[in-house]
Amino acid sequence: MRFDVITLFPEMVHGLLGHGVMGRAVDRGLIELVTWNPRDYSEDRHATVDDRPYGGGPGMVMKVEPLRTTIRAARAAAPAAPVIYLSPDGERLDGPRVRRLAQDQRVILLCGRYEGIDERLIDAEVDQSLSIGDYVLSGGELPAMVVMDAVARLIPGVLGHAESASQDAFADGLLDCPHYTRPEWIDDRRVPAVLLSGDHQAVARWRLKQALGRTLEKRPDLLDQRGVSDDEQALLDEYRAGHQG
Ligand SMILES: CN(C)c1ccccc1CNc1ccc(C(N)=O)cn1
Repeated sequence: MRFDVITLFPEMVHGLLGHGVMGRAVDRGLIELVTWNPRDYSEDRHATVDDRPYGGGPGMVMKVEPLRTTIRAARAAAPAAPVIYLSPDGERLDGPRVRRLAQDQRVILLCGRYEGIDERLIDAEVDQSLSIGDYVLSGGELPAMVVMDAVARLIPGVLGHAESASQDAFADGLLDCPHYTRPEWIDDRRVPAVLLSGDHQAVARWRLKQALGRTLEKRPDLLDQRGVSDDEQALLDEYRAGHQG
């Protein structure tokens, strides 16, 4: 998977892929990041990328050029890649959209700054807009990094088997089960006995029960969307019986 990111702050985006799971995935060639800085494609001496808004008002708007030249350069390197604009008015990023993006070989992520980009460029060059939530950020770089991290984790091999467990619950449309590690006691709180039993089947059953129960409690909407099997309903009943009051 290759990410081509168009941004005025390349170093910000490279920061994501220099550490941990993502850093190792880049080292292993499982994911690739190429950044394109519109300032490098500006014709004028001052490398102008923004200008005052028609109609007046505060702030600046990103100009069509040099952005369009930058997009075309990135497209030339990745002809089939969709150009995705990170924007507060984009479609909401969710699990299914992340899974769909992970099917692409390449994506071009366009990061806006200032008050945004001239609308004519969006009309002419953007394939889809994505939002990571209903809030405004100073630029599209953080949303782009959120997209890259979420997508990269679904690329085969990126998560060793040790980390892939964290995908199971969410991929299954449920919230995650609780996690514990040493020591066995913290003050008067101990680790649930089943997790010390060595009974892998019982542990798996307990984890699914917890994931189902916690999803019911915290995100019933997810459970409605997903539906539950008869076995899972039985686990839910058990969970509720154990969590009275
Ligand atoms: C500079 N701004 C206000 C702006 C205006 C228009 C487009 C992009 C930007 C960049 N900022 C973003 C981008 C995405 C999100 C999100 N919710 O995904 C939040 N903020």
